[in-house]
Amino acid sequence: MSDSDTTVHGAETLGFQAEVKQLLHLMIHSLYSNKEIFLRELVSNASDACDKLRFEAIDKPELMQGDTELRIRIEYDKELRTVTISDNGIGMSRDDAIANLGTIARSGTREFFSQLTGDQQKDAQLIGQFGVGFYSSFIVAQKVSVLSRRAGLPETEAILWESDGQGEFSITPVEKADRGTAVTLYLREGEDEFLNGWKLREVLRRYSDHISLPIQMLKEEWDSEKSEQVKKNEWETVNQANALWTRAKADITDEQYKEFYKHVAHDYDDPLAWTHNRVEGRSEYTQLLYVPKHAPMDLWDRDARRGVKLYVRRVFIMDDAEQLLPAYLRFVRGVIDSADLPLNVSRELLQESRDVKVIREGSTKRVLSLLEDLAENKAEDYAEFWKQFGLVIKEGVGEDHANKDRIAKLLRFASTQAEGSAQTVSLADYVGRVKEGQDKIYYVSADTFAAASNSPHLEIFRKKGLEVLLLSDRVDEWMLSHLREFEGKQLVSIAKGGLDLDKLADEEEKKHQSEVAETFKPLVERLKTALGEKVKDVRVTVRLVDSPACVVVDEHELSPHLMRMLQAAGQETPQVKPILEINPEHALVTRVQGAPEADFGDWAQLLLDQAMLAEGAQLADPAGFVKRMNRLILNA
Ligand SMILES: Nc1ncnc2c1ncn2[C@@H]1O[C@H](COP(=O)(O)OP(=O)(O)OP(=O)(O)O)[C@@H](O)[C@H]1O
Repeated sequence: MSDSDTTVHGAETLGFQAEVKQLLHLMIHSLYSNKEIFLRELVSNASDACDKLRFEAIDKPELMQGDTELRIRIEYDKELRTVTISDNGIGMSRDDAIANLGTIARSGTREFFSQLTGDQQKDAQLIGQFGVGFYSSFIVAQKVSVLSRRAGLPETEAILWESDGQGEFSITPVEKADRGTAVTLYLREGEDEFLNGWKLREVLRRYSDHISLPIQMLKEEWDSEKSEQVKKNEWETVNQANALWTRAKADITDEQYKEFYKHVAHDYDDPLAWTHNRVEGRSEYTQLLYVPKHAPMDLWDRDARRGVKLYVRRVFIMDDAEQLLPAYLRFVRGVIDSADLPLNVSRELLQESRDVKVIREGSTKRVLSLLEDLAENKAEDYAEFWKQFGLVIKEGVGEDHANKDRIAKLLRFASTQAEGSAQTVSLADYVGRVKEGQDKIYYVSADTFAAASNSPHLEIFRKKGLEVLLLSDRVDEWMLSHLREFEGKQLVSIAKGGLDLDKLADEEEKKHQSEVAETFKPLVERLKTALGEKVKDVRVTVRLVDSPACVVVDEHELSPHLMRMLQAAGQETPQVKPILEINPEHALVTRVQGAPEADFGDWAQLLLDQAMLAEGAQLADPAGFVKRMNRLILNA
C-alpha cells in the first residue's frame, strides 16, 4: 500500500504493489496482438473459483445456499460498452480482493522481474510463463470492476473493486444478493469487436471449451425488423461443459488438449507433449499429464510446486498434490482424477494412501514413457526438453531407484565426441561406439564445461580416440554416486587413480612404459622427498600427452571437484592428499630432472601447483607460486 491511501465514504483507495504496475504496463504492450486471451484468463479464474467452492462445500454444504448449479456467465452491453464474466463460485472477501487483485504474491516473482529484457517479444514469452491472469483484462479494458461476495458471508459484506489499471484501485463495501464474482470490463476505444455474441462465442469455443462447468450466454435471435441480433431472456450453454479428461481421446482435438493445458498450468505457451489415459483395475483413475515447453520460474523452489491437480470423481480437491508424482517430475502439469479416494481426503491422508501410491507409480511410468517416446521419435523436442529440465531429471537417478535404469537412458551429456557444450550424448550412444576391449564409460567432472573439456586428464584419451563424457553440472557427481554402471559398463572418473589403461595398450607400448618407469625412478624419489607431506605419492603416468603433470586421487576417494562443492556447501570433508603424476615425455620434466639441487625444491613445488591449477583447485599460497615461477623463468 502506498502513502497516498485514503478512505472516503467507505470507499478506500489503495496503491498497487510496484510490481503490479510494471506487469500491467508490460502486459498491455507485449500481449496486445493476442488480446482475446483476457477471456480465457477470466473464465479460467471463474472455473477455479467454482472448483474451490465445490471443495469447501464438501465439509460445509451450507455454503451452497441452495444454489448448487455452478456455472459461468458471459454478458455484453453495447450501450455501456462492457463485457461481464460472472460466476457463482467461492467469491472474495475484502481482504481476499486486496491480496489477490493488488499484489503479486507468487513464488518466482523476483526471478521473473530480473529476467525481463525490454525486448517485447522475449518479455511476452516470459509473461506467458509467469502467468498473465486477471491483469490481462487491462489489455482491452480502460477500467475494470469486480463485484464479489465470499461464500458464507452475508449480503451486506460484498465488495466492489475498481481500477483503471494506472496504479491505484478502490474498494467499496456494497451489497450483493448472490455469492460469487462478476468482473466487468469497460472496453477501451476500438475494442468493440467484443461487443458481439458471435465473436465472444467463437473465442470461448476456441479457448475455453474444455472448461467442465457450463459457460452460458443469453440466446440471441435475428430480428429482421431491427435488422440485428436480439438477446432473448434465456441462457444457453456455449461449451461442451464436461471435464475434458473424461472424454474419449478420439473426441479431443490437439487444440483442445493445448487449451486445457494453458488452463491447468497457467501457461501462455503450448505444452511440449502430453499423455492421457484411463487406468482400470485395482485402482481406477484418469490421468492427463503434460510436459511444458519451458521451465517455470520457480523450478528450483522445491516448496513452490503447482504441479498436478487432484480431482476425485470430477470434484476438484487440491492443486499441488505433491504426493502424486516424485519431486524430480515436479515440472509435470495436469490432472489426475481418482475414482477410489474419499472426497474428504487431506494431504496427510494422501501420504499414507495405498491408492495414491499406485497412482504415483503408474503416473511416473507414464511420464517416463512419454519422455522415452520423445527421445526416440522427436529428437529436437527432446533436446529442448533436456535443456529445460535435464538438471531435474538427473535428480531422479538418486531419488527413484525403481526406475533408475529407465532414467539413465534419458540422460544426455556433453562429450569429447560431440560439438561444444550441448548435452546431446546418451549413455547408449556411448556404449554403442566403445573401442574393442573397453569395458568402462569414462567421464571427467569439473566446475565448468571449459575446465572439463581442457582437463589434462583427457590427453591420453584424445590420443587413443577414447570417448569421455564431460560433466560440469553441480548435481553430476551426486548423480553418479547413484549410477555406478550402465549396461554392464562401469562409469569411471578419469581423474582418479587405478585407470587400467594399459589394458588398452599394445605390447610395444607396455614395454616402453615399463622402461620409462624404471628410468624415472630416481626423479620420482627426489620429488617425493622434496614434496614430503604435500602429496600422497608421486608416479610416472601414461595419461598425459601435452601437460607435464597432473594430480589424481585414489579410486575410492572423493574427487577434488566434489570436495570443493561440499566445502562450498559448508560441509566437513576428509583430508585427501593428491597423487602427483608426471609425464616423462614432457620437456619440462626433463628440465626438472636436470635442475641444480638448489632449484629442485622450487621446481617440484611448481609442478604440483600447476597440476592443481589445471584441475580447477585454488592454491593455498598463490603469491608464493607466482614468486617461484618468476624466479625460475629468470634463471632459465
Ligand atoms: N472469479 C474469481 N473468483 C474468486 N477469486 C478470484 C477470481 N478471479 C481471481 N480470483 C483470485 O485472484 C487471484 C489472482 O488471480 P490471477 O488470475 O491474477 O492469478 P492466478 O489465477 O492465481 O494465476 P495466473 O496468473 O497464473 O492465472 C486468484 O488466485 C484468486 O484467488
